[in-house]
Amino acid sequence: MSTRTRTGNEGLLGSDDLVAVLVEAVLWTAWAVLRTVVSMLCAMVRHPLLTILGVTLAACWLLVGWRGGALCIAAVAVGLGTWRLLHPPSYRAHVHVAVLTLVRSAYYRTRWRHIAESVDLVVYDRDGSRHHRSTTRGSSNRSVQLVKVRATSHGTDRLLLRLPTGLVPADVATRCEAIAHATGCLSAAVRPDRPGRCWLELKRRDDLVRTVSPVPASETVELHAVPIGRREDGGPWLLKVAGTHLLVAGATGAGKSSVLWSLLQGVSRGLSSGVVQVWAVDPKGGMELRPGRALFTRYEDASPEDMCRLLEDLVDVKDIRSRQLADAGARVHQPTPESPHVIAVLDELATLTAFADRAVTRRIDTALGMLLTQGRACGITVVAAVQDPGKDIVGWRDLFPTRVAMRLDNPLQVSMVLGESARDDGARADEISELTPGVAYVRIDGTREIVRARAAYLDDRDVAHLVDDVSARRVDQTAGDDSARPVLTTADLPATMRATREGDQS
Ligand SMILES: Nc1ncnc2c1ncn2[C@@H]1O[C@H](COP(=O)(O)OP(=O)(O)OP(=O)(O)O)[C@@H](O)[C@H]1O
Repeated sequence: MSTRTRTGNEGLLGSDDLVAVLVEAVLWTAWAVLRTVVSMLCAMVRHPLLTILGVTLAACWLLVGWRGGALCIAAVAVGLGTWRLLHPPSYRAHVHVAVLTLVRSAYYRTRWRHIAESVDLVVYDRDGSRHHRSTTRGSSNRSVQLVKVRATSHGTDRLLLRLPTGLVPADVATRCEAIAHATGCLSAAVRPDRPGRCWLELKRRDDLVRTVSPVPASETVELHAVPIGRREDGGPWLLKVAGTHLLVAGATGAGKSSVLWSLLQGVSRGLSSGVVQVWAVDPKGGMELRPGRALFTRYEDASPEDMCRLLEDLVDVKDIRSRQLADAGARVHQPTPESPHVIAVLDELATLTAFADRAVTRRIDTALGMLLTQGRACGITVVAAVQDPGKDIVGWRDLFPTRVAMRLDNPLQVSMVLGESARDDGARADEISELTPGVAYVRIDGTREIVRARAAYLDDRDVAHLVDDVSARRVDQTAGDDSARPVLTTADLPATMRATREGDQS
């Protein structure tokens, strides 16, 4: 008679019945073989290139012997070397990443279970004991499991994790720092996937430590996606300009001006054709924007009164446009040289009202409020830089749909700029190094996803070149085509309106 009793979790292997033990052993072996075959087939489908290479090599070896194999290896090496020389991007995307994925996959798969347990990504029993594969086979789904590993060419490994009941992506996010240390990575962040799963992104290398060169101006200006730098994932940082207002927040020296100059570079063809105009205000006395004065249709950096007038003139443009849109039954402004898209650049928003007297401050508040609440549909975008996103601009902050968080002083400021959960979603703008000006966190348009990016840097020579280029193209175009000249200039339209407004006020 058996001296042992079986529990539900022990399975047949815990039994004293020899036949049952043998049956279960055979079943488990068959199951393991099946799983191995299926995962090999999946790997072959996922990496067709490596599969073809492997099969060709094996065939040569079998058919021609070791000389055939060696010849095949040499041919493959020469082929890959040539590919790498002739077209590095496609080589990186198809070969380098595939090999990296295989290597990293093996590394993470052997270490993941230990890491998950060490950083406590485990669901506990009510009595406090852990559930995971090593305690009982029946509860194997209670620790966070590694589903898939993807290496990338930009130094980030992506791990798809399956969460056991009781854990949510936020739990993994709280362990990110520990996971980064355990895997020897610079940092880790969690990205959403479908319910029950999440992506863990482990950064092994930071491509944004190097300064990003100015993005060459493209012939057509796409105001919904102006390239201004490079994203951490290697893609271009595209900024939406039409139909939004942009707030760029960053401590002094964070590189806010590189976002502004890169934006100007990105719309430069629009500036020369007259489809885009920039009205600029530099409350810091012209220190930042004056070198680009020739780019701007309107520019003020002297007195608060002048800057206020510029904003009020823009409100007048808005009023005219909204009447025109209403008459035409249209809801959104379409930029043309006759009615260009206007970008109002305000460097250091808080300083704008800091030195103005009460009456002017009130007028600035009113004008800015009108532009921010009604300007978007009329083809007006306000782009404002600010050092402190705190109380000085609290009334305006929420009126900027697009916000960029550069290096900030504390986590509270990160929440002020990108929203409550932004820091948990990976926006660690308060941890950006002073050695990497231009680095920023920004939300991907229309999603909750946050990306890290670096604005391109235009030095004084680049700025001078930009100004010369736009001026030269403007001259060429106005010489050849009168309709290309911007119609909405300082000289005519706003002056008459100012007179009307002053009459109204008196
Ligand atoms: N994108 C960038 N890449 C590399 N270096 C940059 C970048 N942006 C700025 N820098 C460097 O950092 C310095 C400070 O940048 P910048 O003047 O743009 O900061 P800021 O945020 O505008 O500061 P402030 O609010 O004090 O004007 C620049 O002089 C430049 O040398």
